Amino acid sequence: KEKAEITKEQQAFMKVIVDSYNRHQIPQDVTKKLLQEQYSAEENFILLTEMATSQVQVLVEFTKNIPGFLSLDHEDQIALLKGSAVEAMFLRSAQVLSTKMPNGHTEVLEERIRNSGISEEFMTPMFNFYKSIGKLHMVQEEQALLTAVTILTPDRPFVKDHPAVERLQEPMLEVLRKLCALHHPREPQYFARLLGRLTELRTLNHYHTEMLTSWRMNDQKFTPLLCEIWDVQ
Ligand SMILES: O=C(Nc1ccccc1F)[C@H](C1CCCCC1)n1c(-c2ccc(Cl)cc2)nc2cc(F)c(F)cc21
Repeated sequence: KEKAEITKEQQAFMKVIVDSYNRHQIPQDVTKKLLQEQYSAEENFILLTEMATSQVQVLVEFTKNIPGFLSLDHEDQIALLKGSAVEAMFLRSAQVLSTKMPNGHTEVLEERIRNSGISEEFMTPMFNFYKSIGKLHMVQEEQALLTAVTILTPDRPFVKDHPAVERLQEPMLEVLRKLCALHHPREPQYFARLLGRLTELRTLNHYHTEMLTSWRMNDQKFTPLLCEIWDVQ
């Protein structure tokens, strides 16, 4: 019994992460803009670089509030952020698309994204991921913790002190496991399915540089921060 209960300190721990997650989220203005009209490939690319740049900035703020993160080796902190920023963006995009919207809005949004300038070949893997996230009907706490678990992935490139990152990720996974049992009592495999999405997320990582360089326009411009994070230019 006690195994399933979320303890007082786990509640406090979770509250820090969920509050920080909610505070550091891009307002849904990207959906408002996309629902307004179909932009050109150039305009969409600029919107993407703006969204992605500000999302990295909020991701850094969110990560700084993860208990213990700032006591990690500084180079490992950078390696974790660099290694997870693209995944965090796709995870955030998936969560945005799976947000309950008025009738027909999600379909319009999907259409706008399909015609945004992304090469056809990336649509399927990207929307498959978005659909699989949508089907999970994650509650906010699960979204926040899943993002934190993604950031604290020990086996990112250039991370030196794996065990230190594992020590931070483990309590997150434990709270996430209990949350899943609490919010999805009739789906004992829910937690496992949730973690399985992180594997799918990594495959999107492979595509992301090509997705950007093959955007239906020539000479794409990136912000310095995105050049850092996106391995482009
Ligand atoms: O803004 C974006 N994502 C995003 C980034 C940071 C925080 C929040 C975000 F939603 C882009 C837009 C940009 C403008 C053109 C259309 C796609 N975006 C993607 C996306 C992201 C990256 C690549 Cl390489 C290809 C598509 N998938 C989306 C799904 C959605 F439901 C959504 F609302 C926007 C989405």
